[in-house]
Amino acid sequence: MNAAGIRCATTDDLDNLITSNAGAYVTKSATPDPRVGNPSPRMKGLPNGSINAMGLPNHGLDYYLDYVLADQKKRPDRMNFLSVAGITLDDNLQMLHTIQDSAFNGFTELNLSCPNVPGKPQVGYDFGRVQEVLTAVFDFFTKPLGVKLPPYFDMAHFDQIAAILNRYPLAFVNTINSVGNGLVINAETETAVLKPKGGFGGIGGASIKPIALANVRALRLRLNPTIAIIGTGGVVNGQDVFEHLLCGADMVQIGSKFGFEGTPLFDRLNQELSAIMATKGYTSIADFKGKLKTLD
Ligand SMILES: O=C(O)c1[nH]c(=O)[nH]c(=O)c1I
Repeated sequence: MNAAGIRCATTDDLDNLITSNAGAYVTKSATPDPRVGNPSPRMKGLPNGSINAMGLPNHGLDYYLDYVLADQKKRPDRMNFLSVAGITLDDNLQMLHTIQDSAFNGFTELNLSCPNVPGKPQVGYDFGRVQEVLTAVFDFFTKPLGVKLPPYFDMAHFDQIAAILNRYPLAFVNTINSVGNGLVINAETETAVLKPKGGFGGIGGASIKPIALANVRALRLRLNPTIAIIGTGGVVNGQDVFEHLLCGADMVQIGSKFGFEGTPLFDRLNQELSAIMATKGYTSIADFKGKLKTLD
């Protein structure tokens, strides 16, 4: 499926996704009201990925909630995901109350890892805050909900975030979001390529795959088996999908590469993954999911 933010901000984008061979889709992270986001240039393609400082531009929760409600009527058998990224805890709670009180029966993805709202630190890097948010959310929210996490880079942090997440009835954890606040420079003009935030932005694409795989694996080894894992980050071909599944992902999302290739990507990845499975003699994902071997 797509990763939140990529070709999923408008009804046309979403229509494209539901008529594609993607297994599911997620909507652009929403705030209660529409947001313009940061000034352009705010996203750039790179030789092996992308950098973005979009700043959470979106049409507001109602726009996306209306879409998924209409979709679930048309296609009751299909999965869909609604992403929310409130700037404040109150915004998140307000949106989740709206979702809770609505007829929506899909998955809600609570984005705790937007790196590009100036002045707003990523919740996912403040463990106390994560606990505060999830305690408040699960005080009333009973529909299937997961969290979108930033990448962690320290074994103690894997332990700490997993210990927190295991206390809540999460349907899934989506790991990872872009690697926050990278910097891409144009050496010829001696200028940062993005306008917002002095050029700092989230990095996506092939270069972040080792970080994404590590986070999928580390959380799979630590999270309750009742919590599914969506693996996101660095997927450009079927082998990358295979690697995410091997590390324990139950579902895989594609961001940067989907941005460049569009929906034919899903057909290509399915074909490439099927070919790898056939070569290895696997007839189902269960044959290898989470079965990464180590040398010890
Ligand atoms: O700048 C964005 O809109 C953005 N960009 C990202 O790379 N991840 C996010 O979660 C978000 I909300």
